[in-house]
Amino acid sequence: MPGQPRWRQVRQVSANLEETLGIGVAEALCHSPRELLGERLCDRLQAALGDRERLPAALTTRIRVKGRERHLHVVAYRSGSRLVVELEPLARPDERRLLALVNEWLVQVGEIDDEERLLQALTRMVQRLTGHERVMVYRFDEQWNGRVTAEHRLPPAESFLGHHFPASDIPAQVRRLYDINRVRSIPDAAAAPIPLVPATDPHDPAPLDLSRGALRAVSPIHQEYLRNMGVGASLSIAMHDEGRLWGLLACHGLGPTPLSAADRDAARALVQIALPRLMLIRARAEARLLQSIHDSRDLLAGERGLLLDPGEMVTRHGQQWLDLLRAAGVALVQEGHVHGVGRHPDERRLRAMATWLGRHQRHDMPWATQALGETPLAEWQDGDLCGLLAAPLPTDERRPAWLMLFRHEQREARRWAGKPEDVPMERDGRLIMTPRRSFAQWQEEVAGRSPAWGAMERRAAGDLAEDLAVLASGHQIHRLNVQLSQVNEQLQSLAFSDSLTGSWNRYRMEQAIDAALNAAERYGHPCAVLLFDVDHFKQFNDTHGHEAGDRVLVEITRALQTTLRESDILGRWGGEEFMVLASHCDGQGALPLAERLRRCVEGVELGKLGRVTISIGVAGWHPGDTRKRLVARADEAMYRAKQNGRNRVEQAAESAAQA
Ligand SMILES: Nc1nc2c(ncn2[C@@H]2O[C@H](COP(=O)(O)OP(=O)(O)OP(=O)(O)O)[C@@H](O)[C@H]2O)c(=O)[nH]1
Repeated sequence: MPGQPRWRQVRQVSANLEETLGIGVAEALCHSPRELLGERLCDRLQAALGDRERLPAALTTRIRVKGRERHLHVVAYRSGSRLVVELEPLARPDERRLLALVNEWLVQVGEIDDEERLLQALTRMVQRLTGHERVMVYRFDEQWNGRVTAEHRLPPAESFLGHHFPASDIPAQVRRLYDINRVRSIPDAAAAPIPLVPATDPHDPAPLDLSRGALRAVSPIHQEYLRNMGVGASLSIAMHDEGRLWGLLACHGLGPTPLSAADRDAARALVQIALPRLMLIRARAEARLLQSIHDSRDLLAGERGLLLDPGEMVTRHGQQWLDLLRAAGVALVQEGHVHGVGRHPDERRLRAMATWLGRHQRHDMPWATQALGETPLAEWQDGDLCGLLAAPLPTDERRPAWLMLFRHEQREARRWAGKPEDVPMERDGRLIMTPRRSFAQWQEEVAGRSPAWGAMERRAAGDLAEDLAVLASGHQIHRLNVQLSQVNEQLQSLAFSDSLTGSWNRYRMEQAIDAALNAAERYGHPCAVLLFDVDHFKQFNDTHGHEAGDRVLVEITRALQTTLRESDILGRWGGEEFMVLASHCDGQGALPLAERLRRCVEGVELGKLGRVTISIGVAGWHPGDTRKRLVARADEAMYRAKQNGRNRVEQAAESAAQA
């Protein structure tokens, strides 16, 4: 055909062509495709294929074979420079039945909210459709070992539910095939292969790649594998999650199980309908976990203002994190301090683990293991706590802190579908593949492993650690502030207090008098100063010694402090001279206070030293007073008290106000 060189010549046909087309092999090879298949079918196929390089085109047609009308399922796909056309006899499909089944499934799927139930229902539905004795969902783990997670079967097929299959059962090249062609149907595993005639394309010696098609023989290895498993027919449909193969829907027939192309397509449709629902169920479960983690993080953020230390945060919220992340214990190791909740190793081990993690692991992402015993941290494993998820707190690079979550061991009796004994064998110096012979159930005890940490759980732990780091830095700033203000307070008290008696010093008293005078001028609040001096103190010192004199000053200060109101301030004015600044009272009003002070000192018992007395001068504020004037009046009054016999109170004369 002009412009369509690939449709010009029939190069190879399958040896059983006559059964389908009623034309012998030799005759077929003499015809062009258009002569062999008819103009109409070729036009339709060509239109269906269009420019598609990879995808097969499929359609159904009717042809007359030896006078009888026959339905055919026709698939065409490109394979290198050639075009492959598959012709499959099609028993009149019971379209109503298939449609009803697919519809029923569509309704059912929408009502299922649980992964296990969905997969279980899928196996039941496919079994109803195809009639295979055993329909399973087979799921890959990270090492490509498979496990049967759902199954529906008819006796006498034995159950494979929960069985593990070694990765070598579905090797990489087979898994790649599932990316090219999602469905693999083997209606009769024991059927002899039907050869192509001629065996090689005379114009192109490269082997013909039939990967995209449905009609192809089973490799002898796979044939033997199926036979060893007691399987007479199989149908496998790939299940992908965002382009990655995560499992298979696998159907086993105990004997040959013919399956029409329509049933095959319907089975694929059932799987395709289930997949988005499955992903939705999973996404919802992950979203629920994330939401709970976010709620917990919000809670933490809300408590930032409390300036709690991260250790306290762990104590307050740890139990909640354990529930969310299905862990037995949590511990925060920070600057050598350990705070934990639940079951976790002791402090020594935790510190050792944190040191190892700090030295050998990245500080920007969580590190996790199911089996501590298989890691360099083995020596610090505590009992059956073999699962560790450790998230670094992005704080100090040199001394990273770690949030560690622990899980208990989960012992598992792993049932293998036979012993995974078939490692690749060498024959004549070449690696060859051999099918497994043993499918007798074989049990392996899996110990020293905890349930795996999911990607979402790792992320959640990382988020929590980040929040704790923010809290830690906030808390550290707060702690530094507290320390600074303590130092400031100490400095202030050093600057403002008298080192012997602890009362305010003269500098502080002068400030206080100035403030009181300001308040008096501005608001009319009166104030008064009481200046007093220990009587005959020189003599006391001379008699008992200077140290005893010091003790007396301390004792009378202590005694006076207890008799003063909070608003009255006692300070040392100098030497053995003291002052009380009384707020909110005038000179007259301060007299009873002065008398109380005098009696107080007089009453202080000094043991062998006897007693001492004081003479007090009282001066009240007058409008326009300066500190100097006020104190001078008090001093003058005190002088009079001395003059008038000591151990007494004198009030300043009015005239002194003008001094
Ligand atoms: N132990 C001790 N004595 C002090 C201190 N400050 C001042 N003095 C003594 O207090 C005495 C004050 O003596 P004077 O000013 O002569 O007065 P006085 O002996 O108290 O007699 P009158 O004030 O007139 O009753 C001196 O001997 C000072 O050395 C102090 O901090 N400790």
